[in-house]
Amino acid sequence: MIQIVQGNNHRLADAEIHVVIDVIRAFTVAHYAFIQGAQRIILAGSLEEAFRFKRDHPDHLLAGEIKGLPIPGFDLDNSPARITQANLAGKTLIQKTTNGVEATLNSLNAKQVFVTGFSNAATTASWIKSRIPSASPEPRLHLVASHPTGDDDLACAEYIAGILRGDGSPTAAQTLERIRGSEAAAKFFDPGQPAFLPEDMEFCLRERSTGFVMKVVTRGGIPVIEREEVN
Ligand SMILES: O=C(O)[C@H](CS(=O)(=O)O)OP(=O)(O)O
Ligand SMILES: [Mg+2]
Repeated sequence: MIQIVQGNNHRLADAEIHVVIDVIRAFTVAHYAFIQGAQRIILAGSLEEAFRFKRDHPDHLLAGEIKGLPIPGFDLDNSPARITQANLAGKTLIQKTTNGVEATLNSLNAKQVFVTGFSNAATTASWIKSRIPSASPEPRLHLVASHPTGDDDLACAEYIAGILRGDGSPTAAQTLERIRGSEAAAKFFDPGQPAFLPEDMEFCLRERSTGFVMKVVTRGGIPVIEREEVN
């Protein structure tokens, strides 16, 4: 059974698989951080926790946003375009964002937890589908669209559901149109809001086949995103 849930502050029934979706922009950023060589991404539930991790590990990089804007004292913001300019080889990031990170921290009660934006959605969906044995009873699977009201993550959740079901509906093109038209996307197309880079949308709207999924595991009580190779 596939169920789509919208929001970042939920309580989900236990499940086999949770996929938490944040297209604009947290898990597009995470995807590009791994492409840039990051080793892992710690998920922080509060600013205090993020700064405490950094104090204990000064070589880690703080990344995230509040209301979409950079956080004073952080090393990186929530821009995928800027992440592609950073050399993150072997680095650990500490991520704190409004929707994606928050939704993931409220979705840890599944046997397997994945995160994705649109850029890695097809890879993630195909990987999950390939690992569900056809003979086994259908697993309970929650797709969490982390933006509480906007259509970007919901469109991507429906796209993933279509791949999992095998009917391919909605298509990638239909999904991209909805993401472009979503509430979260509008500020990136508004010249009156120069803090939001239009290039970010190019990264959020582009599918990249990079041969890995992003899996959330708990290490020493700390939720961490790690890359898992699929090829
Ligand atoms: O910075 C972002 O893209 C968002 C905040 S907003 O919805 O764009 O204001 O945070 P995220 O957790 O990446 O959805
Ligand atoms: Mg978002």
